[in-house]
Amino acid sequence: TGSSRPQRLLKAVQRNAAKGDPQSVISAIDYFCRHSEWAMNVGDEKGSILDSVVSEVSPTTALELGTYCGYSTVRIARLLPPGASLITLEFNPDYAAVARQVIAHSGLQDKIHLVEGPSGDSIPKLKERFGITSLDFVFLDHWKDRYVPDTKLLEECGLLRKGSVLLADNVICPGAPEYLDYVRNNPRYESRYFQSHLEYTNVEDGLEKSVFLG
Ligand SMILES: O=C(NCCc1nnc(-c2ccc3[nH]cnc3c2)[nH]1)c1cc(-c2ccc(F)cc2)cc(O)c1O
Ligand SMILES: [Mg+2]
Repeated sequence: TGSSRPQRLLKAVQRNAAKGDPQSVISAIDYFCRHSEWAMNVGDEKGSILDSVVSEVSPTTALELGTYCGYSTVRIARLLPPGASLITLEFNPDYAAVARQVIAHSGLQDKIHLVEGPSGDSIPKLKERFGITSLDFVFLDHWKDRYVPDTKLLEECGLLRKGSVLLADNVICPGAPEYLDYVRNNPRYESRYFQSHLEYTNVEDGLEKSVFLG
């Protein structure tokens, strides 16, 4: 059997990116996805919006739902302040195996905790496992039908505090209509839509930023 797309993406990183240089890892993945094979990373256009929100929040504790190959994991971790950390949840063991190597190549592994398993199982264990009281920033980029149940779970587990920022990818394509409905019609959230495009295409997509009001 041949290699998978994530494995070919990893090879492109190992060949073209400088070890210990997160920006070159990001550029190598974007180049691969534009010129070789499309892959479902947040990409450079939406990635710039992600960067600006992460920089604005400057989170001490951040959570990512859906690691995939680790592209947005590296994008977020490279902007974290000293001593801050990013927890990223991945369900698919093949994706997780590739992501660990992409993260290692970037040199940011000390800032990142990759947890394998279903988000519904991992979220309730985050407090005890990582000694956190609340999350400053959450990036939702996993299965789109998990956005609402996992947001409710974060609330129920007391992981959100006044001012916690949620940023959700793909709210237009593939789409997360129930999530948009949930955060836009909920008095406990202040939401804003950032229009952009589906990674590496000119198809409309965007990010929804929602601040939890407590
Ligand atoms: O499905 C996506 N992303 C999700 C992958 C994932 N990777 N990991 C998970 C996971 C699922 C449960 C989990 N529970 C705990 N961790 C989990 C992780 N899900 C996705 C799809 C597209 C896309 C657009 C247009 C197309 F024509 C085809 C595809 C674009 C994107 O930006 C995406 O993010
Ligand atoms: Mg996405």
